[in-house]
Amino acid sequence: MIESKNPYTGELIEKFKELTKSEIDKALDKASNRFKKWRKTSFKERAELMNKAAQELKKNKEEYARDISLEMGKPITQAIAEIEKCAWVCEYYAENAENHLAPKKIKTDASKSYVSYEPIGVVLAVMPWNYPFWQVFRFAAPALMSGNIGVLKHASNVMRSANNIQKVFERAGFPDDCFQNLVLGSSKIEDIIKDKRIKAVTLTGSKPAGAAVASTAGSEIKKSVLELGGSNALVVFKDANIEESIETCVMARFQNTGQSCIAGKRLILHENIVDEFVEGFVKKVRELKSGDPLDEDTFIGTLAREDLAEDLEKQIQDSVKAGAMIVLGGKRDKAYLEPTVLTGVTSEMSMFREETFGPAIGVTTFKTDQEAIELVNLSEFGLGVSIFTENMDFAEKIVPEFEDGAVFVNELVKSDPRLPFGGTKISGYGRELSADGIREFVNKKTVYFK
Ligand SMILES: O=CCCCC(=O)O
Repeated sequence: MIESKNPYTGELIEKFKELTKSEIDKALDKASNRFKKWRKTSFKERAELMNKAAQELKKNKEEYARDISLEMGKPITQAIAEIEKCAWVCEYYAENAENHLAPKKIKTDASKSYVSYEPIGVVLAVMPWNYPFWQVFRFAAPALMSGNIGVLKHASNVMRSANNIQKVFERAGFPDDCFQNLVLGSSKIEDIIKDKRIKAVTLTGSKPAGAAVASTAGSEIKKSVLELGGSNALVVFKDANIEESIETCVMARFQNTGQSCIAGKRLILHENIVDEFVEGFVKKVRELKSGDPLDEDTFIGTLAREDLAEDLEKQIQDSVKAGAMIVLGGKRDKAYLEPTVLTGVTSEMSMFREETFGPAIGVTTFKTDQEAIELVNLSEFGLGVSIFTENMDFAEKIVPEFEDGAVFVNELVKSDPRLPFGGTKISGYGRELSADGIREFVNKKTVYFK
């Protein structure tokens, strides 16, 4: 049985029976049969249904958000915002998929030559618990709009949300089996990827999970897209607007109780502004209200599981042993960890080197612009970086110096359906969202007429 437990109360929410081998077989059969019909539907038909999915999300956002909060401790207002963002991505692809996948004419010596973008079949999505709806919709909206079929293996601790996602598509009127949640533990993933009915796989999650999925997919010559962890830097140069950058950096680190791949995890400050910045930053973090995820004024919930809070506590303690100082927080109570700020963090410490998945941040200082760039690029992750400066010419000049998949100037790194999203280095490969995202799982067919 797969269990969903409330990390705030410790209570069991629901138990789910894992699919048997023959039930999985039936689900994959249904998915691949559905593909034969779904690929022939028009963009208009798909868009109508996708817009209905958006309406369903908006209409019942409180219902879906409540289950997210119960299952993984996300504060309810942030869970509602997550559902609204899912509606946005559905509307975005309903409106833009046809254009993104329109055949592209290319002038050659042929009488006519072009690239057509065609669906490939059933795509498996292996998804994490931190944004239980958003991570899935980010995949599902473009997948279904391109004519593909989706099957989901969600994280075990958010199985009710996983079932709810299937319900959204059913309530919107999508044909049966266009999108199915497979109630499964991780041990079954390998066989499913190898199954002939699965044509490709996308994973959002950790490096070990990504490596396992990608190597299985690779061994079967199936495409994969990986969106893995991050250790985004927040770099504040000495000419930055301090007040505004503090606001943004607090949100970058502490929203979703810090459990985001794109959260700002390393605060890298110019030595001239460090005292003023840290004082203002700590003051703002102290004001963040911790509490019951279902209370509307809660901003910091619990972590999704107690072991995750333990892991983060250990990273903090290891860094303290290595010479860092806790200037705020640091204490843990079961799955709750106080919002924590450490200073004196150096590039050898866990708080800098490793991904930290929760409400804690370390401050590192720099003297020169070159040193700041080097500190950012020292990370083996490469999802994104935020830089804070009032000098836009300088910002433009240093953008190419960063190795990450995204550079945001005076803004936190965030996903937007209109912009590609993805990383470099051990943060993964491939892109989600935008035209790039919908073109990941299509056959880019070259057509040539002599
Ligand atoms: O762990 C990744 C979270 C991504 C959140 C987003 O897309 O905004």
